[in-house]
Amino acid sequence: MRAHPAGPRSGEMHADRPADGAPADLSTLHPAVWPRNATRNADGALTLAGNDVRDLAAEHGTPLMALDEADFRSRCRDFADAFGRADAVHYAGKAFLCGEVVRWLADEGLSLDVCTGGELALALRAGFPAERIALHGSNKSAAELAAATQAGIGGIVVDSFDEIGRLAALAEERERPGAHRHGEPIPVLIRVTVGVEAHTHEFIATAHEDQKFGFSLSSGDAAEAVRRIVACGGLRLIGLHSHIGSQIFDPAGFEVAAHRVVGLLRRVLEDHPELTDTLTVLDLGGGLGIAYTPADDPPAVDAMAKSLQDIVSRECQLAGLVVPSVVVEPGRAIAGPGTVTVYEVGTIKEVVLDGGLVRRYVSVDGGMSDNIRTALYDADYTVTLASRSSDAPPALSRVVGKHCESGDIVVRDCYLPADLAVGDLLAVAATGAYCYAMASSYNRVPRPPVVAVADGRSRTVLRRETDLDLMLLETW
Ligand SMILES: Cc1ncc(COP(=O)(O)O)c(C=O)c1O
Ligand SMILES: N[C@@H](CCCC[NH3+])C(=O)O
Repeated sequence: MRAHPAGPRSGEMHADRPADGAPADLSTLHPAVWPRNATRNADGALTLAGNDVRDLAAEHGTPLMALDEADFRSRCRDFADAFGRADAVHYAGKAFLCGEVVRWLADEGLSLDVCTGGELALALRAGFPAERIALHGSNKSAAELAAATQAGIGGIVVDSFDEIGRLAALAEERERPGAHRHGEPIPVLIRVTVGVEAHTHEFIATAHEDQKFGFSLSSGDAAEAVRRIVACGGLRLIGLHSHIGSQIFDPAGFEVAAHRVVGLLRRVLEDHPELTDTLTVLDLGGGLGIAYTPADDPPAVDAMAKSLQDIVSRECQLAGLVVPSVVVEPGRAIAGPGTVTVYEVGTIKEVVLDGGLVRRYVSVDGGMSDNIRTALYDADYTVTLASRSSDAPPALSRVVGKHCESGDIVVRDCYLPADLAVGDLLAVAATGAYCYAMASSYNRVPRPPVVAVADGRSRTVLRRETDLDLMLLETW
């Protein structure tokens, strides 16, 4: 994910000799990278929604993930305003989900995209309205489909012919007299692979042909999926869906995707004019990128929304179609920027490399178990000394975790003050999306707590995992 490398790639220089590219002031909090309510106080300590990180660390321990509630909610509103309707915005729960966040989303009037039975179960348990939930997934089990259809969710985004078969069987069961939701058709969308090469990391691009998601447009599979769904009386085709990938900055990929999906919509409505009143949703997926470092410059939500809506209107006008309702599924752009991970420095080691060069390894009390993204995608993050100010010169450093793995890197190359010491707190920005959600207990390191911060108060919304939690599955 190093589309925008920040500074030199490796620390191959003396740790105490600042290199070109070191920021002039290490304490600056770039507003695009840090939560909307992050500042420094008179001591130079980082405060998050009015909470000094030293107090957060004292109360909740480290590592901890501080989630700025107002930041999260304000990004929900940005999307709702930009798209003109909150329920057209389906928050992608895979980015980060817990009961509290589900309630915030419900409050804000957003819809919710879940991609497994587990995410669905949490959303329903937390009281999210079923009709505002859509279920994704490339291999939904019969049990997941049954749970979703019984709950009466708003839509199932179909991903394979096997799944159409499973849904047809569920629809047939509904035909039986006395069946739950007797006679109600199951609302479905079709996930279309539009053949766009999104400019992002290979593992998170999802619309090129050679991958597992969706029905290929070019091979005719998407059109065949339409035929099979229409032929099954118990399924109602309500929309077409495309998701081209994640952490995308360039709207051009969405433009091509929208063009191709509208083309399919036109062909489907020509062949099946009876769908005109029901096939009304065009879901363009998620993928809007965020700033992990000051070098990242993602488009603003309102600009992206306008360009998506203009594209769809133009394409529909050209195709002579009524403009469908445009739905989007942002995950990272809502959850990502508002969370900061706070670690305590445990060891600092200077390693002499070939040629006498030195690399400074700063080891923290978490690592790849709470943030796998650096190891998995070569992701870049911004880190700062959070517990105090420092006038020391910048030293090129590498922040690493405590796991038994040399790839356990949190921030590969960064500048930290040369007087950084054991016991200092470091804060890593923009860890709200796909960090906790992809966390593990590797090496039996318990997952950190997630602490909601707002108006000078903090509240645990997910408690820290304990050694005992990690033993609960034992049968001894
Ligand atoms: C179908 C679908 N929708 C939405 C998202 C959310 O993407 P992002 O978090 O990049 O907005 C994803 C993840 O890439 C996805 O697979
Ligand atoms: N997990 C990825 C995003 C993939 C989203 C799911 N399709 C990330 O951390 O960037």
